[in-house]
Amino acid sequence: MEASMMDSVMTASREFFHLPLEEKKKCSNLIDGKHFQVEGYGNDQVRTQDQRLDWSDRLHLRVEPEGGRNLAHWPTHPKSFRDNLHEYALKCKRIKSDILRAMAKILKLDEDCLVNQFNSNAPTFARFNHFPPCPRPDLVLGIKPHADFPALTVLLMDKDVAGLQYLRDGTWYNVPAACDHTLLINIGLTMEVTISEPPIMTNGIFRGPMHRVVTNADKERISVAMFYGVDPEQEIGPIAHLLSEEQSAQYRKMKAKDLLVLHHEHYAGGRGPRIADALKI
Ligand SMILES: O=C(O)CCC(=O)C(=O)O
Ligand SMILES: [Fe+2]
Repeated sequence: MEASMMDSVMTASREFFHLPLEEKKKCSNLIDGKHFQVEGYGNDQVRTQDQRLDWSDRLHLRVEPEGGRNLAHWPTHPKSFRDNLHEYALKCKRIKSDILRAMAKILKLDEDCLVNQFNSNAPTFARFNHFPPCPRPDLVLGIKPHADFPALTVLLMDKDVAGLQYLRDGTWYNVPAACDHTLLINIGLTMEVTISEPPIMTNGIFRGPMHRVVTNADKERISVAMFYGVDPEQEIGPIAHLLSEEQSAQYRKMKAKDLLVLHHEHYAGGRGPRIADALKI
């Protein structure tokens, strides 16, 4: 993808988050100021009194299927925002398909086997994250530890400010700022459950990794995640031709939408174990 495209998306995002609150609230994720909905501008859904909230503002938009876009939530300021997001989504979709084909190759599956898991109802969400400077970075996280739920994430990160960290063997590792216009690809839990089979799991390939975002006392940070999910009505579980007598299913089957409910319960509650672990047979 051209660096200029990534810069435009970042600039439009920054301009949006710098708008007065009243303007941003026109895209609010709260109906009548109180009922939370998935799309729109705002913060975490507050589910419990003792829930730990993230130090971030976000704008969450359904981008695909195109017919399912809810333009009421799409900013009209800056003026370039909508066109930019449309163009960016087209480019990311191509990248997503290329990655899925490469993954299928590694798994020795048909080239289009993973691409075909995404039917015309498969949702793509764009999440714009804004992490303002935080006076107590020692106390608050920008996003608490989680593994992305959808199958695949294409992440555009701030060029100047780092903050993303990945957990490996009990240690959090920093991801440097994306000064060279790289996109980061994340495997999500849906993909892990969809494609897992014992050799993959034991080798630790294609797991949805745990990550978090730390806050920064001096600088704001912005990131834009494109989340690729499968049709909520689709039953997900290990792909049949990855299984054999020696390689039995490691996860129980479940509709994507039911898995999402479980995931939200885990994530909002700040519970440690990854939801994929809870699904193990
Ligand atoms: O801000 C980042 O770099 C990561 C954001 C993230 O993990 C997410 O939106 O799920
Ligand atoms: Fe994430």
